[in-house]
Amino acid sequence: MKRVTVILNPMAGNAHQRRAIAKGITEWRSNQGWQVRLRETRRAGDATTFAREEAKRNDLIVAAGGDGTINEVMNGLVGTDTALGALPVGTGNVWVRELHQSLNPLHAARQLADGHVELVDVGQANERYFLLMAGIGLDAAITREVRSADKKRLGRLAYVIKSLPVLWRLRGTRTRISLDGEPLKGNALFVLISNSRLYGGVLNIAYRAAMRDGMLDVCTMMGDSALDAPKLLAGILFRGYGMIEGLEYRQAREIEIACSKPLPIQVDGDAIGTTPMTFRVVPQALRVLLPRTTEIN
Ligand SMILES: Nc1ncnc2c1ncn2[C@@H]1O[C@H](COP(=O)(O)OP(=O)(O)OP(=O)(O)O)[C@@H](O)[C@H]1O
Repeated sequence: MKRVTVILNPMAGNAHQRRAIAKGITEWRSNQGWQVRLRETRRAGDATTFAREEAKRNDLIVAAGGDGTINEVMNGLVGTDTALGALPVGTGNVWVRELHQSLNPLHAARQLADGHVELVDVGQANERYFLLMAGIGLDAAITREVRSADKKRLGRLAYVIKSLPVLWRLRGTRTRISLDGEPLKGNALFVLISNSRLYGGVLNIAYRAAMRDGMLDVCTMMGDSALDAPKLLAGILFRGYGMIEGLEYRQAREIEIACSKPLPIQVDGDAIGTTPMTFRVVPQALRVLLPRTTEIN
């Protein structure tokens, strides 16, 4: 690496984390000889614009923020030769956890200095790329309710609190899914389309997902209401896909989803719209900088 731009979301994280990032940048300059530029976002969407501009003259773009900022940065890097790195300054930090990278921004910066670059698949939801996953139904409805001020105040607990009224109102929605042309129908509560394994930083729902297999993993949870949730959750925990009624695990390159009423959709933790939508894998589309000891499957 020679030329690096760090794109920082100043709204994510705290002063302590920002100081750690500043120290990490100083170390990159003095120890690695990297030319490092720092750009701060002013609003949602800036990180994609900045990443697209900076990709032309940089070897590495580092997203300093949460998974939403990482998603915006990778949307500007897909298909370029410029690699994506991440420094955790968010709430969930699922990508950083998936990579077994440190949650301390300074330690994470040191891991990147010593890292290696790999090509990975990304997912695409209509025009928007995603690195981790897309959620349709339950989790997107919860995501829509959680504001960034809630996340700052309560951390991941904000999702738990906001999930209660959403679960109360949850009803299965008649849904038609096409998996590379193969149909799957039912009353969907939640559909997860995943590129990576770790969900929400805690649970391996898509436990067979691999970021270099040219496939997306699709976990469907069908039912009538939240009363079906304990059964489905037990099925996920004990890998009862295909054995528990309503719980299926598939893999596909292209997935089309249409519902009897529009269901909300999130990618990498940000709400992006509603069904119908088409999802596809874009194989080996993004270069990522990983800690030296991290091997991705
Ligand atoms: N300067 C900014 N002002 C307001 N919103 C911003 C700004 N920069 C980025 N954003 C938006 O904030 C969203 C959330 O930020 P980010 O993901 O960095 O933090 P987080 O939500 O705390 O972390 P996580 O996604 O890991 O839970 C991003 O998707 C982005 O669209």
